[in-house]
Amino acid sequence: MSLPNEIEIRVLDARLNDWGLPRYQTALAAGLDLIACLDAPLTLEPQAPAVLIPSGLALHMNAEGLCAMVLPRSGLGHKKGLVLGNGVGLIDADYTAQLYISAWNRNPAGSGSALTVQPGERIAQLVFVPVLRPALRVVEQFSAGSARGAGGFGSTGV
Ligand SMILES: O=c1ccn([C@H]2C[C@H](O)[C@@H](COP(=O)(O)OP(=O)(O)OP(=O)(O)O)O2)c(=O)[nH]1
Repeated sequence: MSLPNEIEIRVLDARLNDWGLPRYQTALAAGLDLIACLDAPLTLEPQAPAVLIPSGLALHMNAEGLCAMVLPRSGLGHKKGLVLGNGVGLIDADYTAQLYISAWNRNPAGSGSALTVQPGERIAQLVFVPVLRPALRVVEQFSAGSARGAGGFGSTGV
């Protein structure tokens, strides 16, 4: 199956029509910004448990070999400390329910760096990514070929 160049989305929260549907911000931007569909400002205390924020959107990739990833926005993550509670969000091609953003304030506990997310704020980004889904074949020994064997976690130096 070839990868689609168009994907169906459903707007589950009509406020997105005013706040702005996800769009590529520049000609070559890879990510589509996701908006916090909140009813009121949400304050995240440093290191407090992550909060699931509705995106107001559902999408249906409906294609083998495709997924989407929810990533932090660089500026928010680096400068303010607003990142994702799940590191990266993986959206499966057959998932059609509302997409959620796990928002987490990574600032040190006790730093006083509480973050407030405003309704309609762009808090994360969505990137479509092609994926391979090879079958797994169980073997006793790996077949000959270039093999690294042991060595990892900084074995070549850090
Ligand atoms: O940041 C995220 C991550 C996931 N999802 C949705 C889409 C995804 O397809 C589904 C399941 O995600 P995943 O497979 O990563 O979660 P899981 O914890 O393994 O749950 P499941 O058993 O439902 O697969 O949840 C989101 O809305 N936002």
